[in-house]
This record gives sequence, structure tokens and C-alpha cells, in this order.
Amino acid sequence: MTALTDSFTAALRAHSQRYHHQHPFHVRMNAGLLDPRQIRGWVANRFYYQENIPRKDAAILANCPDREVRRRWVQRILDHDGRAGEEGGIEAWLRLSEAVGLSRAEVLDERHVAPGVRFAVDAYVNFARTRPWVEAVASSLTELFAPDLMAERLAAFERHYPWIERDGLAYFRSRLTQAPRDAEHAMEVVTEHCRTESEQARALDALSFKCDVLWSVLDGIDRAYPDVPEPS
Ligand SMILES: O=C(O)c1cc(C(=O)O)c2c(n1)C(=O)C(=O)c1cc(C(=O)O)[nH]c1-2
Repeated sequence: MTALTDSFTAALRAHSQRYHHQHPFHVRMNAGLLDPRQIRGWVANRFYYQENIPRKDAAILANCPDREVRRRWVQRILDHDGRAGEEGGIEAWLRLSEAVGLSRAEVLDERHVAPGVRFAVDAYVNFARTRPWVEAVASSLTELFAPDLMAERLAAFERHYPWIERDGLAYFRSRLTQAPRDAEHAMEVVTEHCRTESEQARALDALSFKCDVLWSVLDGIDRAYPDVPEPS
């Protein structure tokens, strides 16, 4: 690796400082401070992110001229949509929804999705549709930081929210292996295609944009499901 690549990968990884694990809503979630209404609100709203991820990945495939990249990238769509005999992430998220006490119908019809959440997720899909495909790949690199948050969330849910059925947490377990594999591939693509300073600057901007997307999703949820003040 050249010094330029080293400093580039370090700058990408430094975006962990802006990752949504630091968002006050996630901090309260992992500290066990959310009530069932807030957990349900988060699950129903995050479903909108989950169901749009394969559309985002299909946009990347559509814009990517490299067959080798497409062969690996297509796996992400199968991970979420599933295939015969394998349920996939979207189905797993619906099972999480049921485990927290939501009906599939009220999640699928998006009645709980807050406007800010919809805007943020739509912005991510739109980014992948309209920006150069390597920038869209760079924007997926928040997944570098996801496994730590996923492990923390699993432990927090088991400890603080015993009313949620354990089987409902399978989605988070599957991401513990899928996210590192995906992030490694995205990192390979980005380091291979972003050699000049300006290419690297655009990749860093794309990752900053994605951190803002995830943060805005949590802002939208936090606003829709505020803490109920203790009666005085
Ligand atoms: O719950 C989370 O904190 C979280 C974060 C992220 C992320 O960092 O983008 C993803 C996911 N979950 C996730 O489940 C997922 O499938 C996923 C796909 C992507 C992506 O950008 O392609 N990010 C994420």
C-alpha cells in the first residue's frame, strides 16, 4: 500500500466518529432506557431503510460496468430479498417487528414512517441512482462500523428488553458476518478506483453524506417518539 492509500483508508475509518452509534436515541436504546412504544417506532421506521437497501444496491449494479464487481455485489440483494428456501433480511426484519408486538400489515403499509426518515432513506437511494457508482460504493462503507454496534445492540436487547422474543433478533446476528464481508469488498473497490486526491476526496464526501443519512433517520425517529416525561 502506498502512503496515499494508507492515509485514505485511515480517513475513511475515521468517519466512525460520525457514525450513528453516537446518536442520543441509539445511546438510550443500548442503555435500556427506551419504552416499548419507542422500540416499536424504531423498528417500524427502520423497516423503510431495510426495504430500500436492495433498491439502492440494484442502482449500484445498474451503474457499474465491471462484471467482477457486479458478481459479488448482487449477493447483497439476495441477502435482503432472500430466495427460495432462504428467508432474507427483509423477512427477518418483519419477524423482528412481530417480536416487538407490531403486525406485519402495519409495518408493510409504512403508516408509522416519519417524514424525515422517508426523506433521508430516499436521499440514499437517489444518491446511488445519480452519482458515479464508485461514490455509491464508498457511501456503503458505514458498514465498517456496523458490527460493533450490532454486537452491542444484541447484548443490550437481551439484557434490557426481555419482553422481546429472542428469535426476533436473528437479523442482527446475520449482519455480524454479512456486514464485515460487504465492507471488505467495498473497501477493495474504493481503494482500487480512488487513486487521485480528488477521487479520494469524493469518496470521503460520499461517506460523510451517508453518515448524515443515518443520523437523520435517527433524528426523525427521535422526534416522532420522544421520551415521555416522568409524572411530577
Ligand atoms: O442497524 C444499523 O445500525 C445498520 C447500519 C447500517 C449502515 O451502517 O449503513 C446498515 C445496516 N444496519 C443494515 O442492516 C444493512 O443491511 C445495511 C446495508 C447498508 C448499506 O449501506 O448498504 N448499510 C446497512
